[in-house]
Amino acid sequence: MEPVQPLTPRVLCSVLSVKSHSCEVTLDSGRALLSWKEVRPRRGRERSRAGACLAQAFQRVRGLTGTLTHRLPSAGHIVPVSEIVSVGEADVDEKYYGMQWKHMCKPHAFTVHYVQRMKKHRWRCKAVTFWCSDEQLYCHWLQALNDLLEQLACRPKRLLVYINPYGGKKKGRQIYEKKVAPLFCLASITADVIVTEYANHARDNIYEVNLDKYDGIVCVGGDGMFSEVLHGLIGRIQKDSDVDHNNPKIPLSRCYMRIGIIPAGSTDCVCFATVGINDPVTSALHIILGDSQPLDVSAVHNKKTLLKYTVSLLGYGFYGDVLKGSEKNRWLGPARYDFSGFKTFLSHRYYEGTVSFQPAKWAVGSPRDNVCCTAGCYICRQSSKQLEEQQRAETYGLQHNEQEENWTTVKGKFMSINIVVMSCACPRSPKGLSPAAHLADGTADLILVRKCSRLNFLRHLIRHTKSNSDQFDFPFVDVYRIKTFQFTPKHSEEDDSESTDLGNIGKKNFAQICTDHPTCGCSQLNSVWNCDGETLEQTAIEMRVHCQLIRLFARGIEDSHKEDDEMPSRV
Ligand SMILES: Nc1ncnc2c1ncn2[C@@H]1O[C@H](COP(=O)(O)OP(=O)(O)OP(=O)(O)O)[C@@H](O)[C@H]1O
Ligand SMILES: CCCCCCCCCCCCC/C=C/[C@@H](O)[C@H](CO)NC(C)=O
Ligand SMILES: [Ca+2]
Repeated sequence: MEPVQPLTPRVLCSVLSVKSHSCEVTLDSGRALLSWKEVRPRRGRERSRAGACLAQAFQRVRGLTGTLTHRLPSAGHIVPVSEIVSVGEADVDEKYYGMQWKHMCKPHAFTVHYVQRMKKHRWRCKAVTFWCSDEQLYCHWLQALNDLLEQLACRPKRLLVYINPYGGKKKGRQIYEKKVAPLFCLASITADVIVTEYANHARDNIYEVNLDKYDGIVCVGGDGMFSEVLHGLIGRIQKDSDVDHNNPKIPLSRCYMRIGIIPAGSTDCVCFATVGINDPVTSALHIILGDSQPLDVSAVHNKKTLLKYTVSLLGYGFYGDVLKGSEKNRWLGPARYDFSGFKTFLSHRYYEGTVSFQPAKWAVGSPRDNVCCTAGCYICRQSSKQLEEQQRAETYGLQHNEQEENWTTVKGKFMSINIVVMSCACPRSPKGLSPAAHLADGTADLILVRKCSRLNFLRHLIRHTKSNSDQFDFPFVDVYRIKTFQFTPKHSEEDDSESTDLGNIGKKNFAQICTDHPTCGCSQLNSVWNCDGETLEQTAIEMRVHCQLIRLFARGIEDSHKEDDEMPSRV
């Protein structure tokens, strides 16, 4: 083996072996890049015979996550240090190294585990083992790599993990133990794990635990489980900082502790829309690398009482009814939404009410500009900056306080009213309910689908479950980028309870036959709100977006240029 060549004090370069190949391996500390490239690649028979023999022996040497699978193209590899999961001493099995290394004493080897991008935003943990005969050189490499990893302050070391054993296909516990825990262990992350015993266990627990002990909270489950953790964390932070969250106008305290989502639910919309895929290993790797994605949160109030926070869908009409119907069929697992979706579609109900909202005037983008939110999103950065400036100007009296101004009101009959803080992309709707909505711009998109024929509604629905057509391009659909929203149903809750008191109508909100629409059998005056997969008791609500209130272990959707089966990081 050649000795270390100190090109500059910040670049380490040696010829090390990878499988049977001699490689020039470079660690550029300044640019934080590790690269390796085969030197003098052999050709033809010579390569294949010798290579096959050595490769076989090397493949028996096990890394921490299994047999070594890394291919060695002559083009070489480059891995940012920030995407290295861990570096450790490789297990050198004397029985197998003898053949390749017979001309020298016991070899030394270290394995680098790193992130490799696959297609459709999926990440995998790959391993490559570097061999050398010189112990000092080996120690030097190990030390240099680990020193660089130590400097990555954003990486979590201690996590609090909540597992919902009943979410989705009820595989949360298995997913965590088999796919996630081994990766956390590889990355030297310690985790305190709580398997929830009842709904809201995680939420309540977050109010009690000493959060200072942790660098983040992880939830294993679906959107409902995430919502629990979200409520626990936001609630706890407001309590600790003495903020009255029941006041709909008060600015909330931001939560800097990140939340990680290991998808194990039915829709997994929050995970999908912030990572690009609902894959537990990919999410675990984003947590390990210490990614951080700010996220807008909307607070939903009724008469000065906080009802819920929402980060994905606040939906009335179609999605409210889908949720309500699906709850009766929880036993169907994720298929409950399709079943209920189909039934809800057949019932073809619409609901009357008044929608009021304030447009987000500072926002840089618009819901129909086709500019999707991506990792490091420019629109999110610009919009949040402009919002901050506007708020500062209002605070110092330089600008008129807009809180009570510029309301737009729409009164009518709606098939569906959807307010989304993010795109709401999920496997069932790959681009989401509003494909150009942004994760952290301080706005929500309001989608109003007015009363229309069954066929037209079907066309709209089909478009939003397909990835390449504009679901807003209908005369009965309007979409707005907003900051606040209010809804008053035509038949208010008070009216309903009066009717109920009269004793002649029956259940609240299911009062009389719809006079406008007698043939549809529509017997429901009000729908319910679907708030991130939970139904709300009240129909009269107000909502306000809080810009970047929380942070996730995610980075937004990366631009994917290649759709290969595997996308190795080649030089
Ligand atoms: N141990 C438990 N027993 C019963 N319910 C629980 C338990 N732990 C959590 N929950 C509740 O289960 C509900 C649903 O869970 P989760 O979101 O994980 O799955 P899902 O509803 O199938 O998926 P999605 O929300 O993505 O559609 C959540 O609202 C959560 O509060
Ligand atoms: C004609 C049949 C139409 C079937 C429609 C099926 C459902 C499509 C799912 C798209 C929903 C995206 C928004 C996500 C909302 C989540 O917050 C919530 C909780 O997980 N999920 C649902 C389905 O309400
Ligand atoms: Ca937003």
